[in-house]
Amino acid sequence: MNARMQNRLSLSLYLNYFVHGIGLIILAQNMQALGKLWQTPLATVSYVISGVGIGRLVAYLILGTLSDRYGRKNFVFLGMICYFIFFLGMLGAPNIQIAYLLAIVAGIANSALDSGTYTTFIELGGNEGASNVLIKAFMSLGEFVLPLLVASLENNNLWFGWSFILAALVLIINFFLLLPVKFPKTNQSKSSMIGTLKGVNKLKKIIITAALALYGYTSMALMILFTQWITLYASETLHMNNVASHFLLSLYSIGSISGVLIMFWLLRKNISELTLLVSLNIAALISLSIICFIHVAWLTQIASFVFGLTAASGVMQVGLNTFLKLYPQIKGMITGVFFTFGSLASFTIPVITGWLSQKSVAAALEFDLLISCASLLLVVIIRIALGKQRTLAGTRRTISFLDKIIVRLLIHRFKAVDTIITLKEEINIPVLDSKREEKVLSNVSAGCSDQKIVPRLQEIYTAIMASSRKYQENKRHNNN
Ligand SMILES: O=C(O)C(=O)C[C@]1(C(=O)O)C=C[C@@H](O)C=C1
Repeated sequence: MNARMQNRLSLSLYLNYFVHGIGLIILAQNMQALGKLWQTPLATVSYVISGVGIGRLVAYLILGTLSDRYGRKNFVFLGMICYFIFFLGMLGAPNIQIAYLLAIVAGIANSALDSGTYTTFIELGGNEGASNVLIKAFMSLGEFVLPLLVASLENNNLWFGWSFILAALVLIINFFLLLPVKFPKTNQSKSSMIGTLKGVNKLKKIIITAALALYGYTSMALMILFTQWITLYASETLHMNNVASHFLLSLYSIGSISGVLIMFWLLRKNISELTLLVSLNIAALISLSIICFIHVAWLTQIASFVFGLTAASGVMQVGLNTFLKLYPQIKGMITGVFFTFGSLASFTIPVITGWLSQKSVAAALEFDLLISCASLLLVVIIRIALGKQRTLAGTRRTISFLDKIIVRLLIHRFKAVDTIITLKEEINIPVLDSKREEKVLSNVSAGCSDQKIVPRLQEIYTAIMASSRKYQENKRHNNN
């Protein structure tokens, strides 16, 4: 697949996630208008929203597994068609039952898109990890744009349905853009991936698999719980005013988008994914602790931003990438398993925290600390069980780092040679000093603990000294 086609494919896949970001919150953002349309109270509209969760839960595993057999492209299109039906259908839904069915269709759309897209980015090879993290950025972009659109439609007394129409329109355009584009071969083992997850025995593989599946739950739960309770926590426990309380969520979102971009940049630099996961989970736990235990307004604001920057920076996607590299032959199914656990979180967290909030809102938010600890524990287990993964890119990173140090040391060596040439000129002796060169070579041998590489090091030093002589002779020649 050539680079142009690959870029075109990536762009279309990302565009779908912009629409998906809109789909995630479009019902919640239009609850009042939809309530009027269906002549039902807000609580019933909220009940319709739960249908999306049902759709996801039912569809993920099935669609993921099927996408391994029938190709990713079909499932991306299935996702787009389902979303199209959802957006337009909602505007014409005659009653709450049909609306509920359409919400299930949105859940199916979500599962189909994920099964077809995350897998495709991995199958495109290259910086696959980074691409999957960028999906999160496009979702956040959709979630950022839609509230602005809804508010401006409302302010101008325009029909609320335009935002639904816009999403459907983007899907149609993208459908035709994507139609002629070829997808990479399903479940191929790219050479870059063969070297990725090695040295994992059976028991370790079971432990890592369980930990990664659970991480699908905890990484999702961590974000959902925070976004659900932070505003109430700020007003009830920290006694912030209405605007300041809502602002914490905005800070979290800005943190999230910045976090995704930083993560994308770091992954493209081939930073180890697991080291990143552990560090980000530590930072998320610290910022959450600050919010829970230190009740100072400006610290809470900074901590909310940092929490978005770390917990919502695409760590879930990085977890999935690791999972996919462990099972390169059944990527669709693994995507299904991972997000099924994520969907379970979106179901159970509101129930658990709703119950905890009867005691206090603080108790609900503090439950996120427990989830954060569990998340950290899981990524540490995965990191230890996988061990230090030797990859071509990672090892080259080490070599580049060492080369930087060696070059600096060589600069110092040449500076010392500069002094030597001046001294030699003063007493008028030749550049070449064979005795000294022998001594340097024997020093090299004495200083090297691995006898096998002594001849190689001496070869290098012979070259260094030859070059040092040339340098001195040039200098002498230029001075005269
Ligand atoms: O020690 C010296 O006399 C140098 O000029 C330095 C140096 C070296 O690079 O180590 C270079 C040339 C000589 O033949 C011996 C050693």
